[in-house]
Amino acid sequence: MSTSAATVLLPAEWRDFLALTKPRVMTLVVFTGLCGMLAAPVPIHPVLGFTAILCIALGAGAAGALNQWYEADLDSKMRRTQGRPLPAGRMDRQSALHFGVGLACFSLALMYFAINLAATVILAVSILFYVFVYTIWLKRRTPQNIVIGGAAGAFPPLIGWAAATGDVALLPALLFALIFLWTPPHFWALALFVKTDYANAGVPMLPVVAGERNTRTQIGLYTIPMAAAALAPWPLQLTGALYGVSALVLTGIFAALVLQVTFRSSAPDDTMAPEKRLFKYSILYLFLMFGALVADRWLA
Ligand code: HEM
Ligand SMILES: CC(C)=CCC/C(C)=C/CC/C(C)=C/COP(=O)(O)OP(=O)(O)O
Repeated sequence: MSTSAATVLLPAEWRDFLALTKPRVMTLVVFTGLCGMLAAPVPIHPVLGFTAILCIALGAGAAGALNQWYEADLDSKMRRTQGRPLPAGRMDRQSALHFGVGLACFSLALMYFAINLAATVILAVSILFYVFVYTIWLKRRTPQNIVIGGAAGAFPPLIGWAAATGDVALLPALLFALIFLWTPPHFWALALFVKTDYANAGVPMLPVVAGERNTRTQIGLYTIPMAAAALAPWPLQLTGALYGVSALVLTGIFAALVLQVTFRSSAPDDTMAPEKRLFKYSILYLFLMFGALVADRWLA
């Protein structure tokens, strides 16, 4: 449900619980899980498929809630996050904790009893990774937080694939690598234009700690292996030409936007238009890449 639809349809308290799940970010997480499932060679019964996707959505939502439970103090220091239920004082931390733990347990139990052990284990790893490795351990300590912790968001295609097949394979492993290597350009493009927010909150994001120049270089460097992971499935004969050509075009556009960000220096009053463009396109890019993967599997 979109935020505006939720505003109209849900009572205020429910809306706050929904906000704890970070619904907008999680749409892409769930979409990549769905596409991982639909790209698998083994068809899954629609009811089981729907259940598996529901489990990914609930598990990801639980992880988002536990992230907000832990970092209400940080969220209260950043303009972008001040309006969330905990920093705005509309919900107490205990409720967020109970909601997050309850939802995580429910999603894992449902995945285990309705689907299989492999999908349950990977879902558990991604929730634990986001909460403990990213949020609690790394986020406040190192600018490499999103490189390592970002792996949490790369698991959903593996979960979807494992739900259908009970196993993992090279193609979903490459999809994992694609999201894993996409996360630094995705996030650091944004961090370049919300740098002061992170600095005020004392979060050691790369532009704050290592400077803008270094961040621009890192965005360029991560894009090289990301492109390799994006393009590899076609030559490896894991997908057909529909995916291969789409990946070439979409990744070409990504690389062009990255080049604009990498080889530029901004003045203090800069509008950061290329960085904003790259951030927005990074989201569209993953939607289209995973859409192309499914189209290749089902239409070609
Ligand atoms: C540690 C890794 C990541 C970090 C730190 C990060 C951070 C962010 C931030 C701060 C925003 C902007 C504001 C917001 O809506 O909260 C954002 C937006 C977004 N991110 Fe990421 N992200 C990460 C990984 C991912 C992953 C793995 C996905 C999905 C596969 C994703 C999907 C999105 C989407 C769809 C939006 C747009 C949300 C909207 O329209 O409001 N992100 N990300
Ligand atoms: C299946 C499963 C459990 C998936 C987990 C999905 C996942 C880890 C997504 C990462 C995306 C995300 C919201 C990062 C922002 O974290 P942040 O805390 O830095 O952002 P904030 O500043 O907006 O709170």
